[in-house]
Amino acid sequence: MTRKLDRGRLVIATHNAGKLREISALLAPYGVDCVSAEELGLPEPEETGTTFVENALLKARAAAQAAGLPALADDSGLSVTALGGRPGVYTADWAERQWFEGEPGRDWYMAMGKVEGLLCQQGPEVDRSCWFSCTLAIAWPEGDEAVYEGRVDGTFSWPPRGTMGFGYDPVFVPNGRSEAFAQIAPEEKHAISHRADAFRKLVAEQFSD
Ligand SMILES: O=c1nc[nH]c2c1ncn2[C@H]1C[C@H](O)[C@@H](COP(=O)(O)OP(=O)(O)OP(=O)(O)O)O1
Ligand SMILES: [Mg+2]
Repeated sequence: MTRKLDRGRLVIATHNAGKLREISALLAPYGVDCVSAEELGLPEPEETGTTFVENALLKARAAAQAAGLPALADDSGLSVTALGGRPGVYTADWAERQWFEGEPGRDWYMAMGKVEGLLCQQGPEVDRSCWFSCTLAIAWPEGDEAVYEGRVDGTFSWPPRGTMGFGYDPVFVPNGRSEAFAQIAPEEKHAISHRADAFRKLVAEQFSD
């Protein structure tokens, strides 16, 4: 049987501020005492896996071992049908690390432009369907593990729109909506996103009595 979280401390094993904000909001109703990998000064492990599950587990395990606490990690990405599912697990890598005013960061506009450029090469009638995937992994220091997967389907839209969210949110229009994720308020994104889908499964298993 899958081990369950108690309401004690949980490390949120991400170095992405946008994800941390979303995960904290999604966990807020469950009385979990969250502490981020950043706050604990945990190193960012190299994501050597070739699947979302492998990378989510690798990040959760590294944090659980280093902190001696249960840890929750998120590995996610955008897959584009016409690009054979790329960038997928390499979504963050496509936004090569750049330095802005002395701070390391990622250039999301460059990455979104790269996807758009590849789609344009296929002509104006190109299939713009895509999906976001999110895998959440919990690892306990004693070795127990749990994994939950979520997905949301949509369209890769150009030009980028909106200022909310993070990463590729300005180019992702979820099916059934006309706005990009970056134009949709956080509470609404939390009702439909890939992360919310994975969270529903996590909550059903972890926080059911
Ligand atoms: O809701 C989302 N809205 C927009 N973009 C998103 C979303 N969810 C994932 N994404 C993109 C950006 C993220 O950087 C990449 C996943 O890469 P991924 O390695 O899982 O995350 P990361 O390196 O940014 O943070 P960390 O590994 O420390 O959790 O896919
Ligand atoms: Mg990463």
